[in-house]
Parts: sequence; C-alpha cells; structure tokens
Amino acid sequence: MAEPRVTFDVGNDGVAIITICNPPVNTLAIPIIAGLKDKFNEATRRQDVKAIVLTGKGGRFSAGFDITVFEEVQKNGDVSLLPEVSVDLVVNKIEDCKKPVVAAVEGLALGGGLELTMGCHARIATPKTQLGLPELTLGVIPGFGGTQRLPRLIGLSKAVEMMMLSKSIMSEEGRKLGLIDAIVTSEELLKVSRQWALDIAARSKPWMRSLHRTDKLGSLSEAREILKTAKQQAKKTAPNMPQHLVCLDVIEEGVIHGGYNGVLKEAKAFKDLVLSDTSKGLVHVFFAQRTTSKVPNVTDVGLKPRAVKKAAVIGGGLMGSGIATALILGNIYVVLKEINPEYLLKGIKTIEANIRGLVSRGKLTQDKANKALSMLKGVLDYSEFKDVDMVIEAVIESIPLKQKIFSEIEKVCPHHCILATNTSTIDLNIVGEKTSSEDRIIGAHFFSPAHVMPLLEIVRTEKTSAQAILDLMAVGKSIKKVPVVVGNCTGFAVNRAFFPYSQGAHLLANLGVDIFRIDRVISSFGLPIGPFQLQDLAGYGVATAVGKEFAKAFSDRVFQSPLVDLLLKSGRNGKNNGKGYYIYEKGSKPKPDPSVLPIIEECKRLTNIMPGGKVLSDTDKEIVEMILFPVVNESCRVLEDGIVVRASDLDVASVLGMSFPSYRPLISYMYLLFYLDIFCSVPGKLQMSGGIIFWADTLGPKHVYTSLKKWSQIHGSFYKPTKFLEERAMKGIPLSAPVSSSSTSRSRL
Ligand SMILES: C[C@H](O)CC(=O)SCCNC(=O)CCNC(=O)[C@H](O)C(C)(C)COP(=O)(O)OP(=O)(O)OC[C@H]1O[C@@H](n2cnc3c(N)ncnc32)[C@H](O)[C@@H]1OP(=O)(O)O
Repeated sequence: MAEPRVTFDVGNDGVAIITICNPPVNTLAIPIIAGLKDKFNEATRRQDVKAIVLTGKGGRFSAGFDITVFEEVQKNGDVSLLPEVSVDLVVNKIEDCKKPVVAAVEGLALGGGLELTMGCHARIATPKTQLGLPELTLGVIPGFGGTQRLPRLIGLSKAVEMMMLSKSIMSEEGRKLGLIDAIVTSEELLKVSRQWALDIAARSKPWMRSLHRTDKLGSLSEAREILKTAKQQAKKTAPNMPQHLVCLDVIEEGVIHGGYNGVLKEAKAFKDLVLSDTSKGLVHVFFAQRTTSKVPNVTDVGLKPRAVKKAAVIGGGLMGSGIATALILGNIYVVLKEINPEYLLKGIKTIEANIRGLVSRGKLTQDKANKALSMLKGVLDYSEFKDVDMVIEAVIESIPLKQKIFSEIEKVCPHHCILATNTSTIDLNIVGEKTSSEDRIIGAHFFSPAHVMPLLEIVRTEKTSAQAILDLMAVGKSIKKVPVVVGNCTGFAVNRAFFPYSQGAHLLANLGVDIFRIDRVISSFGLPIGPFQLQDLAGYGVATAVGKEFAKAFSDRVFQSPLVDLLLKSGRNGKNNGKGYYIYEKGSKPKPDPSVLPIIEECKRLTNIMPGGKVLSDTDKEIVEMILFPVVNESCRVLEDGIVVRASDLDVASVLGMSFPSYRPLISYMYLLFYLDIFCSVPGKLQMSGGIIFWADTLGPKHVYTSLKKWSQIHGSFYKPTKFLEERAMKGIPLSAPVSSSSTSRSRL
C-alpha cells in the first residue's frame, strides 16, 4: 500500500490544492497531520499562493483521526503519542491563516475529517456526502474543535443531537443547516472550490471563522436549557458512558467562556477519555467488527461474491417475515412461501407492519417503503423457485420437516442457489443429510427481530463451499448486517456461549439468592434486564424446549432446575399470560410478584443444593461473576473448538447479538440476547466492555479460573473450568490469543 502523504499543487490561478492521500478512507494518520502542518506552512509562506483548497483523494475526504493511534495509546498509556492538532493545526494554521481556505468535500467527512473542514472558511460538498462526528461511539469526544464549531455553524440543538447520537447527515441537509456552503457535482468540485477561495480573497464572499461566530448559539439561558435537557437524557440513556456528559460540559464551556476556551478544554478532555475503559472496549469492537470480514480460505483465495438478486424465504412466522423484511429493504427480490393462504397473509401483514414501523419512526421514506414492498411476492408452491439465487428456510425447529424441505428445494432451485437455514439449534449436517448438495447448505442465523438486529451468524459445515460462505457474507453486508462466520455446533457461537447465563441464575436461586436481587444486580451491572425477567418475556415453553437441546448436547455441565416446570404447573407462562416472576399490568412497569416465592421455596426443597441449608449471601460482584463466568468458560470452549475464526469475532457476536437496534444508534444501550434469540434493552456495560472475551481478559483469566475452580468444588461441574481456561490462566496467556497458543485446538473453520 502507498505511504500516506499530503500533496501540494499550486495552479496558475494562485490557488494551492492540499490533498490528503491515505486510501481507502484518508484517515488522519500521524504522517498526514505532519504533512498538513507542513503544507499549510508552505502555502502561507509562498507569495504565489493567494488562496487554499483542502481536499481528499479518491472521492472520500476523510474518515477522521487514525483510530489505530488510540489503540497504541491505550496499549502503552502514553497520550503524548496524540499529536497537537486542535490549536496547532486547525486554529493556528487553517482558521487563522492569512489566506482563505476552502474545504472541497466528497464522499465523507467524519470525526476529525469534518473538524478540519469546519476550521476552513467555507465548505463545498458533492451530493450525498456523509458528514458527522461519531467520536462518542469510540468512547471519546471530538478532539479537533468539533464540539465548538459544529454548534456555531448549525445551532446548538442540532449539533448536540448529532454528537450525542453520533448521527451523520448528508450534504443536502448540511447545506440547509449552514454547515455546507454549496453543493456541486464531483466534476465541478475543485473548480468551484478554487473560485470560492479566490472570491473570499477578493472579499466578494464572506471570510467566516466558525469559532468566532455566536449568531447560531442563541441566548445563554436557551443554551443552558438545551444542555441541561441533554445531560438529563444522557444520564438516563448512557449512565455508564462518561463521554456523553464530558462532551456536554465541554460544549458548555465554549458557550459560556468563548470558543477558544472550549477548544482548550476539549483537547484536554479528549486525551483523558482516550485512556478510559469505555474507549478501550469500543475501539476494540470497532476493529474487531471490521476483522470479521476476513475469513481464511474464503475471503483470501481470489473468489468473487456472486450477485443474489432474488431470494426465497420459506416460512412467514416471526423470523421468516423479519428476514424477508431485511432482504427487500436491501433491494433483494423475495418470494415468501407458506403452506396455506391464511399463514401467507399473516406473514405478508407482518412484513408490511415491519416496514410501516420503520416509516413511522422516520427511518424509511414512504417511497422507499413502497419500493421495498413491491419486491415481495407471496407464494404457496415452489414454481417461483426456479430462478432464485438463495433460499432461507425459517420454519419451526423440526428435523423431519427441515429435511423434507431441503430435499424438495434441491430439486426445484438452480444449481448455483445457496440453500440456507435459519435454525438456531439443529446440526446443519442433519438438515442437509437427505440432499446431495451439502456444499451449498449453510446456516443464516438471524437474531430476532431480523430486520433490526445487526448480527448475522453464518454457519458453515466441513462441506459448505467457500463460494457459498462468501456469497452469504456479501448478502449480509448488503442488507446492513454484520456477518460473523461460525462453525456448526449446538447453539453456534452466541447462543452456545450464553446458554449458561440463565442456568447460572437458576443455580443461584436454588442456593437461596433472591431472584429479584439477581435481576437487579445483573441490570445494574449493565445487562439489558435480569435473567428472570428475560425468561418471563420469552415465555417458559421456549425456555424448556431450548434447555432440553443444551442438556442433550452438554450434559456434563448443565444445571437443570425444576423451577420452570413448577411455574408452568401453577399456570404461569411469563409475560405471555401476564403471570411470571413479575406481575404485568398494562401501562406500568413489571412488578416483582411475591406469590412466586412459595414456588421457588418448593423448587429449593426439591433440588436441595444449599450447602449446610444456608442461604448463600454473596456480594453483588460475586453474583455477577457466578452468572457470567460460566459464559466465559463456555466461550473458551467455543474458541477451543474453533467455532469462531478468532476471539474478537466472539466479542463482536456477543456485542451485536446483544446490541440495541441500529435505529437507535450509539446511545450505548445494549441487549443481552442469548439462547432464546430474544432481546430487550437497558443501558449496558458489555458493549463498553468490548465483548465477552475482551472483558474476561480485562479481569484476567487467572481470576476467572480461580473463581470457577472454587465454585466448582462447592457447587459441582456447572462451574468446572475448561482445560483451555486453566492452561491460559496458568501460563498467563490472554484468552484472546490465537488458539494455536494452546496445546489443544479442534478448529471447525
Ligand atoms: C480527534 C477526532 O475528533 C477523533 C476522530 O476523528 S476519531 C475517528 C472518527 N471517525 C470515525 O469514527 C469513522 C470510522 N470509520 C467508519 O465509520 C467507516 O470505516 C467508514 C464509514 C469511514 C467507511 O466504511 P466502509 O466503507 O464500510 O469501510 P470500512 O471497512 O469500515 O473501513 C475501511 C478500512 O479503513 C479503516 N478505517 C476506517 N476509518 C478509520 C479510522 N478513522 N482510523 C483507522 N482506520 C480506519 C477500517 O478499519 C478498514 O480497514 P481494513 O480494510 O484494514 O479492515
């Protein structure tokens, strides 16, 4: 790859073009920043330069500061690696330059990229250019003056919204708001920008220094009101995230004491936040997510993904209709197959409701909604399957039914067609057993609701072809999912790693720990809701069915409690029938139901596992660890068995399988989604923890191991640490180190 560089070219008109060249997204790497300082000095010095245009090569202005530098700083704790940019470059060399500077912006200007443009005296952009300050998603705040200049250019309210939600806007909206001065085609961009710079020099266009402006800030009392409301909101929605409140404080500093003081406070706060645990976790997830698209022997062997233009979805239930919704939104023509007109109509209505929901929440225009729905066709037979590129089967979890469907579709679909199943538990080899197309059989494990949740587990068997995997990865990306390729086993990666979560909670309940305390402790740790409330939400039937699958597959390490059976016998079925561990009344929050306590007492009597008959009186920390360390332990097996390519894939899968829907981006809510494929939302910590393995490594494998060992001696095999964990704890190897670092590896990938 070419070295990052900044080029400098002075035209006959006396305009110097300074170009950032650092493909693919022109990140502001350290040499780029040094180059920019250098070139701005040169432009200022040279007599033949009348004006300056700052631009980016290759159709993308800049994706901002180089995030790999954050990683470096976080590794060795040395913030001096962060270059001085905000005052040194943006204020002194760009904004206070004696010659006008115009930003010519194409494609995207994010984070530090947008901040550079806001230091310029005007901004010209191409249509559909993405503009935003997404720094909070990395656990930091804008650090090159963005907290000060954005409010001055577009007004406080909108600027706060964009920063708090890390919400980008397009150049068209930017122009209306005042961020962009003119929109021109890509071909005209440099020409118009040069002339604009010359016009500023000739004083026929205004010479605007954003930091000096106050006209859009409103009165001090209005500004205070906006910031106060935003702070209240941030405390509610992101209680564990320091960067939101810090960002608002920094904005406030500038409103009260002037933009320059704001810039100084911002630069200091930015450096402090880079070293926070939140930022470490979020930066880890940023790169981990991008690494999931690199799959050995699939993405590095010269294959090209084939286009999937038409797909069939079999089954119009909750999952099938969600999958069909995601596909039509991604511009893929879908035939939805059901077994009778009644079910088909129900499926289509669910898809329509999904789409309507997106429109009513402002996530989709009516035009796009109409276009998506026009790509859907309901069918009752296979006649439309003759030209589909992919089938996704999403019927109930019945082996004979799935086997029948796969042998039927093998006959009616073209030879290139990918044959995918959305099963969450059944072995893919069994699903494809009755076909001779096992190279095309693959798992497309969506998480409910499929049109919202970002994770797509792509499950491969030993026989699945690299081409089929690559094709499905491309489909996943095109429908805005993050595909993570995983191996074939009960529960695959996420559901398998998380099956001990609710079992751990049940074990504690049987040891006499109050279930409502468990739920409280787990939610205040940061998981969406507690395990018992989650079970209420899912309904007990599913819990029983899935629990049986895990008991069958992992009989050496399950904890089986009769509690759910007892609840069912007493006429409870969770939220479904309004009777669970909690009382559900319309319009009010679930309330703990004291009448469930005698049933729990009965359960404890049956299991009789309280050592010495005494209630376990653990600390909150120990409750969290007794529930989540078994998850870490199972995650170790997932790594050792090679179910994921690398540990960071499991981090991403655990974060995205648990993350809040993308339509409410950033505000680091998260989901815990485990074996039931259901989700719920509460502000969380796992996301900032960087995923399950990253979190365990932060605590230290030794601590996890010794804790599990201690509990296994008292409470049995549910807590027995794996050999993998033991070996890493003893040798001081992080769990995230490649599996080959251990003696035992059974890769399925
Ligand atoms: C001081 C300042 O205020 C602080 C900052 O500026 S912090 C940075 C703020 N900017 C951001 O958060 C933007 C981050 N980037 C993105 O959102 C997306 O990469 C994008 C929208 C720019 C492009 O998306 P897409 O086209 O899907 O490409 P994507 O695969 O994500 O990125 C391409 C490559 O660029 C890398 N990359 C993207 N932005 C980067 C950044 N800011 N720093 C370092 N690397 C970056 C990716 O890791 C990836 O590398 P790889 O090919 O080796 O995996």
